[in-house]
Amino acid sequence: MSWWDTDDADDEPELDESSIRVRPNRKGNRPRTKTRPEHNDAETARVLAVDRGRYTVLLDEGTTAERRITASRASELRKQAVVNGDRVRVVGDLSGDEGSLARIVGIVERTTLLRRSADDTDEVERVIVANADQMLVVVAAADPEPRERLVDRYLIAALDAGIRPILCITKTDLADPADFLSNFAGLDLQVFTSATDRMPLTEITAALVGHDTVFVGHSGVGKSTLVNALVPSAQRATGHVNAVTGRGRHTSSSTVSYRAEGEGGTGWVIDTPGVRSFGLGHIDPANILRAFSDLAEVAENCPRGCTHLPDAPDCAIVEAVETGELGPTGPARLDSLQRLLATFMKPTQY
Ligand SMILES: Nc1nc2c(ncn2[C@@H]2O[C@H](COP(=O)(O)OP(=O)(O)OP(=O)(O)O)[C@@H](O)[C@H]2O)c(=O)[nH]1
Ligand SMILES: [Zn+2]
Repeated sequence: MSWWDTDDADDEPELDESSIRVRPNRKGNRPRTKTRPEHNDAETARVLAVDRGRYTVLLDEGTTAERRITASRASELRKQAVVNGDRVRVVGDLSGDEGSLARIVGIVERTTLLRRSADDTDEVERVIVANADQMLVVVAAADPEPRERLVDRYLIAALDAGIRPILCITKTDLADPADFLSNFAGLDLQVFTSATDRMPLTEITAALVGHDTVFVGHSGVGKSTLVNALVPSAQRATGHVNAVTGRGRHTSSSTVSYRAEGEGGTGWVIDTPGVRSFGLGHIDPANILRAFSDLAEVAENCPRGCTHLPDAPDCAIVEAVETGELGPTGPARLDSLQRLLATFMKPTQY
């Protein structure tokens, strides 16, 4: 359990992914495909949903032969987790006919892997979603109150995984998000604002087209409402609040992929109920700096082991901001970087 997340602990067992545990991969995010030669005839499919050992996968995506089939996982994959967004190699009955069952024999090399550890010091991590290239962080302007450190943690997890973060502030009919948003002014972050009767669906859909976007957010922020508006067929359950505790409850407990249709094409929405906490045990702070390419360049002149935090001696970034070398947005950029680094390095202070 995470140190800051005690009130959410009761929801943890509902996570479909909770049974999936993999060892940290020292070589980075890219496990290799392990398709055996005898599976030359295997076809590649996209994993849309995972439910107790049964995988819904999409074959021949985007063609007239496109179909959803059910598959199990071959024992040769051993403990390797197959997660939503994975591209897998499937063999066997690929007809998709009623009662048919195909077999997953390999996982195609992943481009990104969104992981979390159970808490900040835990070496064991959970794989959440594979191959997402964007993360839409959904946060409410009020009810529940937005917490910038929570958003920081989402951003860190995204940047570490090489996933582009996007922010959507919901419930702007209840509060003005300007103050909250000022925390992120120095980030190169696309921001949408949404209210019940003013949801920017065309704009968000345009950002989704051509991408695999994982949606994350704390319970009750209106994420399901947003997913349903973007993908009417999704029918995510909404608005369930536990009468006893008064807290939001997860009504749908597993990660599911939906196709959003826009003018210029389609995009995948990967909705993740329950992914509200990212323990950051596996994060490499160098990846956070790398996401600020302008600052990363300057940091090459930092002393070895520089933390780039306000108390770091002779930090080249701090100096460059002071001399104005990084331009008018320099201070905000540095502030954002330092916030993320501090959230990562000194989590117990928040
Ligand atoms: N005022 C206001 N309420 C909203 C807005 N969007 C959603 N809500 C309400 O907020 C509540 C929670 O919305 P959900 O979509 O269920 O939230 P969620 O983030 O999916 O929460 P879980 O299903 O618990 O994960 C519901 O009662 C919605 O009607 C909004 O823009 N403004
Ligand atoms: Zn530095």
